[in-house]
Amino acid sequence: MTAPEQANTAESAPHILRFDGIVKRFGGATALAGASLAIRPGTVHGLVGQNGAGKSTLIKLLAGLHTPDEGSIEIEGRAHDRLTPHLCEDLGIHFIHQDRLLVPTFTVGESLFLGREIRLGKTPFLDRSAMQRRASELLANYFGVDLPKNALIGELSTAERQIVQITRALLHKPKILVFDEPTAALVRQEAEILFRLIRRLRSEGVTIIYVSHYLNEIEALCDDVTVLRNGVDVASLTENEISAGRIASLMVERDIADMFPKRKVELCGEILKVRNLSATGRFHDVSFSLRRGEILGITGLLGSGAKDLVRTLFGLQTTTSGTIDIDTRGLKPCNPVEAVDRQIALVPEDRRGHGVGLDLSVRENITLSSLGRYTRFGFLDRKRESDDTDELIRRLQIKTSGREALVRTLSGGNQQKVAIAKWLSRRSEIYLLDEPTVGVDIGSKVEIYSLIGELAARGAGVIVLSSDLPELVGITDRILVLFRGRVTRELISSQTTTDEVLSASTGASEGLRHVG
Ligand SMILES: Nc1ncnc2c1ncn2[C@@H]1O[C@H](COP(=O)(O)OP(=O)(O)OP(=O)(O)O)[C@@H](O)[C@H]1O
Repeated sequence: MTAPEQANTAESAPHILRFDGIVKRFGGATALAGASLAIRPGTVHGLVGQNGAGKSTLIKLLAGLHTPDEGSIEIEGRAHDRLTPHLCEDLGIHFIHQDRLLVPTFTVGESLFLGREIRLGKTPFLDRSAMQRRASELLANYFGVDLPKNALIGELSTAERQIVQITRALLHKPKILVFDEPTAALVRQEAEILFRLIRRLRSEGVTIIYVSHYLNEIEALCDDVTVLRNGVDVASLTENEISAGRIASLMVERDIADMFPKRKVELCGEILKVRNLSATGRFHDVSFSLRRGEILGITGLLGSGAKDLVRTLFGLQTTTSGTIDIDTRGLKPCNPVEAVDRQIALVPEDRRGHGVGLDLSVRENITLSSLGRYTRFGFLDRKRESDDTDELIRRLQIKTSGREALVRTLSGGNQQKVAIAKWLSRRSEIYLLDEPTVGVDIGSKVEIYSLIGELAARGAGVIVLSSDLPELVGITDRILVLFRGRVTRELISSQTTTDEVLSASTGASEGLRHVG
C-alpha cells in the first residue's frame, strides 16, 4: 500500500473514540506527554504499559475525573472538552474498576440502580419491580446467576461484585465498556467466565477497552492494542501483530529472556512445621513443612481455604486445633504483633489499603518498619537508609521523582512495588507473600522474582500464595493445592505444569485420584 493510500484508510476508518495529542501534568510530573489512540467500534482494544506509563490517567480523563492540559477527546465524532462522570454515563461509557468499589453497606439492588432509577411513568416514584425484573433478566441471561437483591455488597466475593458492576453497566445499554485490571483478583475460572462475557458483548456491538498487565490475556482477547511508554503511545498493533512477547519488549524496551530466574539453593532445616491445623468452616487437618531456602507455593480457588491458611500463619485468624512450630519451637502466633516478633513477614494482597502509608515518602514507607537496621548507638545512619532505598527503587523500577516523593503521587502499580520493597527490606525469617505481583508490570515482575529468590538464598523460608499459575510453577520449589479446605495435592514445581495445578485446584483431578 502506498503512503497516500494508507493515510486515506486511516482517515476514513470510523472510530468510536479518539484521543489526540493528550498532555496531562500533575504539578511537575507529566503523566501523559502527547498520547494518541483511536478505537474502532465493536472491538476489544487493549491498553498496556509499564507501571506509571499513563494508562489510568488516560482512563480517568475519559471518565471525566481529570481534564487534559492539551489535546482532544472525540467520542462518536464529537469533540468533548468538558467530560463529567455523569455526561460519560449519558454517552454510554461505563467503567468496571476494582478500586472504584461499590459501597459495602449497600444492597445488590441499591448498587444496581443508584442514581439511575427507573421511575413509574413521569412520576417521582420508583418502579422497584420493573428495576428488579430487568436486573434479574440480565443476571440470568449474561451470567446464569441470581444474586439475592437484598445481599449486602460487603458480603459478596470479588467476582460477584464485578458481576454487579457489569450488570449495572448493562442496564444502561453501554456503548463503551472500560475494564481496568479486571482479572487481578479473580481466580482462573472466574477470569474465563469474564473473557466469555467480553467476547459476547463484542459480538453484540459493544466496544471494550481492556487494561491489563496480563499480556497473555491481551493476546487472547484483543483486536487492537496500544502500548504506552512514558506517557506517549509508542505502538499500536492489530490482529496478527499482537503477541505477548512483542508487547512486552515494546513496553520495556528490552527483551525479557527468562521470566523466571533459575535458582540453585541448598534446602536447609525446617523453619516452619504445621500439623493437623484446622479452623472450622475454613480449612481442615492441614499439615506441611517449610525449609530454610525453600519457596513453597500455595494455591486454591476462592473459598478453598488457601488465603485463610496464610492469614492464620500470620496470626490474623484463629484455629480450632493443630500446631504451628517455628524453628522447632511450638509457637503459634496469636496476632500479627507476635508474628512479626517471630520474624514472620506478610505482604498482603490489598497493599494499597494495608501495605503503604500514602502520605509518607517512598523512603519512609520502605524503611520505617526496619529502622532498627539503620540505627547504631541510638543514631540513624541516614546514608545507609537512603542508599538501600535507592537500591530498591532502582531494582524494582519504582517510577518516582525521588525517594522523598509522597507515595500518594505514585501510580497504583508503583505503590504496590513500594509495599513489597517495605517488606523485602525487612530481614525476616519467614515471608508470606500474598499475590506478590498483582498489578505490577512485566519488567518489575522479573525483578520481584529474583528478589524472592535472594530471600530464600539468604536462608529464609518463603510462602507464595498466587493465582497466577505460570508464576507459581515458575518460581516455587513445591506447590500445595487446597480444595474445599483440604490440601488435596502436593506437586514438585519442576515436574508439574500449570494445567495440572489448575485441574487440582478446580477439583477436576480429585475424582480420578480417589478412583485410582
Ligand atoms: N494525582 C497525581 N499526582 C501526581 N502524579 C500523578 C498523579 N496521578 C498520576 N501521577 C503520575 O503520572 C504517571 C502516570 O500514572 P498512571 O497512574 O496513569 O500510570 P499507570 O500506567 O496507570 O500505572 P499502573 O500500571 O501502575 O496503574 C505516574 O508517574 C504517576 O506518578
